[in-house]
Amino acid sequence: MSRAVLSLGSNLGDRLGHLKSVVTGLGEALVAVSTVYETKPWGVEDQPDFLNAVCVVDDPARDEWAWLRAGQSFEQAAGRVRELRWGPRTLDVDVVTVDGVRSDDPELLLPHPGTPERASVLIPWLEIEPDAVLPGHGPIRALLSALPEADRAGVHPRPELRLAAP
Ligand SMILES: Nc1ncnc2c1ncn2[C@@H]1O[C@H](COP(=O)(O)OP(=O)(O)OP(=O)(O)O)[C@@H](O)[C@H]1O
Ligand SMILES: Nc1nc2c(c(=O)[nH]1)N=C(CO)CN2
Repeated sequence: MSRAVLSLGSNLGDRLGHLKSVVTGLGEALVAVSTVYETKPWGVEDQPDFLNAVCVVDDPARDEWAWLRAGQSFEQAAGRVRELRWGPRTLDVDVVTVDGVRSDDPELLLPHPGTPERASVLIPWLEIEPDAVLPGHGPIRALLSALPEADRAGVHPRPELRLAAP
């Protein structure tokens, strides 16, 4: 079994449509998807707000590299052009965790190293897996509590933006 957590982000073009393309493309592998959140940009702050969501996926046939490739193919289909690090993009799919796998390969760092600092990942993930633990870092609930209030305040649920049928 290979159960992964994927984070999705978009701040260019049809933001909701780009996130939907992932949820649709995951098909049977999709176990859970969070609400869509509108989030203030971190990293490079002078760029449009993001839509972010987190998915839990499960597919016994896919290992961590297959999840990375799947994410990259969704990004390419959304016309993503690689430019500035942490800059605007039509679609970003990060592999947050895959089971308990740890990897220090720069092509696939697991768990994704940005996760503990990103309220835009932790808040949607906590919504669908309240007891989740980030391997090597502990419960995500505690990671979120440790973030500055200003970071959490930049993440707004947008339940009217639906990714999956209720
Ligand atoms: N866990 C991971 N998920 C997705 N990509 C990863 C992961 N670990 C390493 N990478 C590598 O990161 C590169 C893509 O980086 P990208 O341009 O998406 O970075 P970014 O989104 O600007 O920054 P960040 O990765 O901090 O969110 C790819 O070459 C990919 O192989
Ligand atoms: N709020 C938010 N900010 C970001 C995001 C993102 O998905 N959400 N992705 C980035 C690209 O790495 C840079 N900044």
